[in-house]
Amino acid sequence: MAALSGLCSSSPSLKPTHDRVVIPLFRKSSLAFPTRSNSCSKLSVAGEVSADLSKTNSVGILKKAKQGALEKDPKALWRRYVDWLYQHKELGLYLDVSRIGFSDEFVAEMEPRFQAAFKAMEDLEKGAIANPDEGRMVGHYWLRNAKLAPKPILQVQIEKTLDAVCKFADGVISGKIKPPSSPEGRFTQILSVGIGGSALGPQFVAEALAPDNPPLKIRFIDNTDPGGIDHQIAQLGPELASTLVVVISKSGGTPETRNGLLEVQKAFREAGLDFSKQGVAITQENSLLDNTARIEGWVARFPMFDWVGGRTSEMSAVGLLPAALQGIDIREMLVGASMMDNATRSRVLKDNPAALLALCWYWACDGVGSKDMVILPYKDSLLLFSRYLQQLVMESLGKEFDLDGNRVNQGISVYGNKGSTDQHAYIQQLREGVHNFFVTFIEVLRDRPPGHDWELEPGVTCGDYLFGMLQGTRSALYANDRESVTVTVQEVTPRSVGALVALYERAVGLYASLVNINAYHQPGVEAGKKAAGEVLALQKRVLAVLNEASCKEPVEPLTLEEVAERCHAPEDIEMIYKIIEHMAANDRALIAEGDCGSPNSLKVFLGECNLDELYA
Ligand SMILES: O=P(O)(O)OC[C@H]1O[C@H](O)[C@H](O)[C@@H](O)[C@@H]1O
Repeated sequence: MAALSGLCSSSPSLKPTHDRVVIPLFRKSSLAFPTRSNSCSKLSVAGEVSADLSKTNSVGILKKAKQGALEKDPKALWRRYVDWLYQHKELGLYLDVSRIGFSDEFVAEMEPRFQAAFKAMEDLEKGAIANPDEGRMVGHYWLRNAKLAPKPILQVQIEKTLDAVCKFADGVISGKIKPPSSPEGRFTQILSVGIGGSALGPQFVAEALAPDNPPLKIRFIDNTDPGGIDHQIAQLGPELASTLVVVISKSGGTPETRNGLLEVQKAFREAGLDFSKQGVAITQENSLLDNTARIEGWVARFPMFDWVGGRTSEMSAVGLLPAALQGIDIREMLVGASMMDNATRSRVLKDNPAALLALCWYWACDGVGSKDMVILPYKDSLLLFSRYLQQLVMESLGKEFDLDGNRVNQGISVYGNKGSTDQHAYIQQLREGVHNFFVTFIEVLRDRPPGHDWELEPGVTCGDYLFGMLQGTRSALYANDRESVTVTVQEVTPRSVGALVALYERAVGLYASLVNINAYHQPGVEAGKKAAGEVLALQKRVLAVLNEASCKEPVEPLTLEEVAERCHAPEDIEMIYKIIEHMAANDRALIAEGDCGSPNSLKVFLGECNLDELYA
């Protein structure tokens, strides 16, 4: 006789740079622009593109248009670069789409679709029910310019919340709002509990913008992994007494977040601390979380609005409160986002960076997600941008049906970490292996704050290497017909991060219109949640059946088939096996005879009989 868990486990010199002359990059107005016909000539298939793109799936057309090789002539490529370079002067942001091979004909064919997408976006911003399945408005753009909100009450809610966030963060940082029993006499740590859209934005922004010595350091519990939760709590140690726990959940009922909260509350109890004096909730009014926080009298509650989706909530209290508590200038984030919003409202494709991105995605992915989007920021602090975009893009675009109910199985896969690190990991495959992706390089021009740089070899700094790696990889990929987009910002600042978030939010919205899908719901996520609930319900039945057999005299060990039968779930025998395997690995008083490598040989019973449960 052996516990199943046992059977299953086998195995230079400093050189200040502040006196450099700053040369503005590529001012479009100061350059004479060549015509586009030359630069795209190899791609053009004039006359062959005839179908009505606004009504048909254009993959066939795209295939024809893409038959030509990418432009390789350096002069023509330079003209293409200059011709298509987008610059946002005030933000210091550039978008280079020259290494995506779309033709002028393709752009012309897409124009009506873009005009329709711009119109849909305008309607959305005016308060249309842009998320028809859920009957919801989509209002994340109002968060950075409350005057755009379609109703005065919404404007008031946005402004009030922003003021409340700033006031609360100031109060915490200044020590006016403090924990009851911390030796420091102020909050020193934030423990953010949330998942998906209630974690990814705050995580990305913390990594990108938190100062080296923030007033409060942040940690995240973004899963229902007991090991991960224990690790975060253990790392806090005695500082739990000075930890502000920010529980974030739009719905207020997400199981992983609820579990995280219960685990943290248990840690507080065990440390003799009063959780309510250190807990903050960000959630929709009257959600389970909101009611819990209100009844238990938590330190503060901030609203999440019905018309803001989780994955576009970075500029709501969800993203702003954690950022403000770390000393990040959230008003600057909002300014950056708002400036980008203004730019991406343009109905002129070439002047609209979000539309240009959507155009590139459509071209590169044949409008059906045939290629993956690899995000490569060459800046450590932007490491989490790809993870953030993964949800934004994939949860928004990954849809089974279009708005007319046709099965389309849309989406674009997103992955990536950072350069040049990834050059030593998977760029080999990108350069030479399966050609199933396009790259987005994120370039940050400023390497270090002024006056801190030095040349580690004559004429070359550490940052020059990073720059060289980016440019080299971009060229090497293109030489092998791998397309790329490059987004360039001057520095990673609250303003540029706000702008990047807004750029991608809009690009996703426009692209969704191009492929005629609802970007603002996530029906597929429910299937997994429902199935998880069913597994847990089955586990309870398995336990009841085993308990009954284990209360017999003598104890009656059961085969998996017998357990499944008594659970009235013969079709779930595999899941029952997995449940037993998991419980046995976790000291759940479950004993198995036989070899778990041959499930049919197993006989299972509980180490103790629970009579209370038996007669309950
Ligand atoms: O904020 P919450 O309601 O807890 O939701 C957290 C996340 O849960 C989900 O499963 C959704 O697919 C995400 O879009 C959401 O961001």
